[in-house]
Amino acid sequence: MRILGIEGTAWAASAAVFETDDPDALRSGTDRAPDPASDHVFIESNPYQPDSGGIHPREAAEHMSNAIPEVVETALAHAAERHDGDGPIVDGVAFSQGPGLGPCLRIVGTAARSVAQTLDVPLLGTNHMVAHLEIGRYQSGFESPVCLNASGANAHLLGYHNGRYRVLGETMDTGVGNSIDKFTRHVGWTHPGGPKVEQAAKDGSYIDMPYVVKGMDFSFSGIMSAAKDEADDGTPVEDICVGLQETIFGMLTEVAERALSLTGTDELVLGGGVGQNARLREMLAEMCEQRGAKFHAPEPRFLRDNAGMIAVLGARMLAAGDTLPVSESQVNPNFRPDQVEVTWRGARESVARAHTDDGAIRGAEATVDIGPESVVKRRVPKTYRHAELDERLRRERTKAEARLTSDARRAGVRTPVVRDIDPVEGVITFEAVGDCDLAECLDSESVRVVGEYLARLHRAGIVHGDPTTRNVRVELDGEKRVSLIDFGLGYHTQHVEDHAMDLHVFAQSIEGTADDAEPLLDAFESGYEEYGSQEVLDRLREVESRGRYR
Ligand SMILES: C[C@@H](O)[C@H](NC(=O)OP(=O)(O)OC[C@H]1O[C@@H](n2cnc3c(N)ncnc32)[C@H](O)[C@@H]1O)C(=O)O
Ligand SMILES: Nc1ncnc2c1ncn2[C@@H]1O[C@H](COP(=O)(O)OP(=O)(O)OP(=O)(O)O)[C@@H](O)[C@H]1O
Ligand SMILES: [Fe+2]
Repeated sequence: MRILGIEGTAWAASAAVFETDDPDALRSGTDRAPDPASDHVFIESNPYQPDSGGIHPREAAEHMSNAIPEVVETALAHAAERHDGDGPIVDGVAFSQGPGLGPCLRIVGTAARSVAQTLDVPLLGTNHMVAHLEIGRYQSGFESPVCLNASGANAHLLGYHNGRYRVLGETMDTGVGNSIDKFTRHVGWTHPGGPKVEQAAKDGSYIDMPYVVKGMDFSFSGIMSAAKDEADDGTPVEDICVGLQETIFGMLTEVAERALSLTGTDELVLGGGVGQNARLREMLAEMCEQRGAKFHAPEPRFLRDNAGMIAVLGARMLAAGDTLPVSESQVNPNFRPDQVEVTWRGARESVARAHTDDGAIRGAEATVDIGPESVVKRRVPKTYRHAELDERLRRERTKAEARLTSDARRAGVRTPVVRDIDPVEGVITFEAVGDCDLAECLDSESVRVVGEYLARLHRAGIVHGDPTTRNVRVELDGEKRVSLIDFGLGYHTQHVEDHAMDLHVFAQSIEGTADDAEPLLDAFESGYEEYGSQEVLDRLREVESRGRYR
């Protein structure tokens, strides 16, 4: 099978040819795995480089209209050379249907339709973010990894479950690359800023910056204003670059570890242009090594936007018979990865694995020793993080956890009694509660109680900060009493947005791991409704509907 791929969502006009002798190995349900060593990928790209400022959609579209025909012609010439004379020179034409800039996407869509019609071969409409993920899965041979997509316009964690790639966590504002690029524009550097920050950071020293993680979601707006303020105040730009990299990549590595911990998988792949950054790769590799997980980062030409990944995903789709009628081939600038019906993977495959615990548990943040009466939670140093940042986070979170666990009980929420705390070492001793994590014994009644508990917390002005199905303990006998644990990311606030985020984090953890999420989400919201405010539930709807592609 030979596929032509076309990419042009924003800056890279790119065309590629992917060729494999064993197309069936690209879809699940056969006994074979793809063999990248014997497959063939050819990529021809022409990047758009703005003279000043960031990417201008109109200029980018002009670039695409000139460059796309050229790169497609080069790729087709390459396909023709490899062709042995029978049938069309490619078996299908794959293109990025979205997300991306509308004017650019339309040019790519038109080019793809025209080549497919001329050659009389099927059209394959790919989601660009799923392509960023699938290229790492294809190369690594991992079965069902968590994927961290760190690109310009996006930043999210994806995991396959119930037939779709679920968003386990994502940026609450801008994409990671775009955030960095905004800072570099502020200090007068040309686009793209990411590689310049990486270079400058080699000569700087660490400075503290705002660190914002909520469950597996995260935000860059605070850190970006802080970085600009530092620059305006005359802090050496090299130092700001170190602070930015350590903080932003520390956040991404932490949420990736949380996703591994929540799902129970031991496979992580990286995707997206920011993935070319050596410091980010180093942190992710170190985190994975320390928790015994496997890590794969594709080489740079497959990380930044490229048509190779589009062609590989197109081949998977063609192998599964997932072709696109021309009448349905309009582009979609807001195409989210969780909207894709994944036809090339089995319905029963999942990122979620059964946890095997034997007394000592390794959470995302801490190691936990479970005794019959008490539980000792140690926030061990994370060596992937800068030592100063690591110490600050461990100290702050240990204190917050001990305080909020007690505050929550006063608000009418069942939590373990705190027996002892050592903020310097980051150790808390708790009463042992529950027989299993909610993740292992999900039922509507327990989930309803979680809704009620979050409502009680919010009324008391407390946000849990990380309410996932692993941070709820359930007693199996008798009344099935439910307790909330792990308040380390919690804080006091009356802001509706923060309360809604709490609900969003919990809902995401259900969607990412439950077999039948709908009834559970209904029970959760009805539990919240009883004691909570309608305004927060309305805001939750708004949070869920927000596009992230700004
Ligand atoms: C929708 C699509 O158009 C978009 N594509 C995109 O953002 O291009 P991508 O190639 O994945 O990423 C580009 C970003 O990657 C950053 N970047 C490139 N090299 C970098 C480096 N060494 N360190 C940090 N950032 C880097 C650039 O600054 C830029 O913001 C996306 O995937 O979100
Ligand atoms: N008081 C407790 N009683 C019983 N089990 C507990 C208690 N505290 C923690 N555990 C167990 O240890 C696991 C990890 O604890 P915790 O969530 O506090 O650590 P963590 O490192 O912050 O984890 P993560 O960040 O992945 O949620 C819990 O999922 C639970 O199974
Ligand atoms: Fe991209």
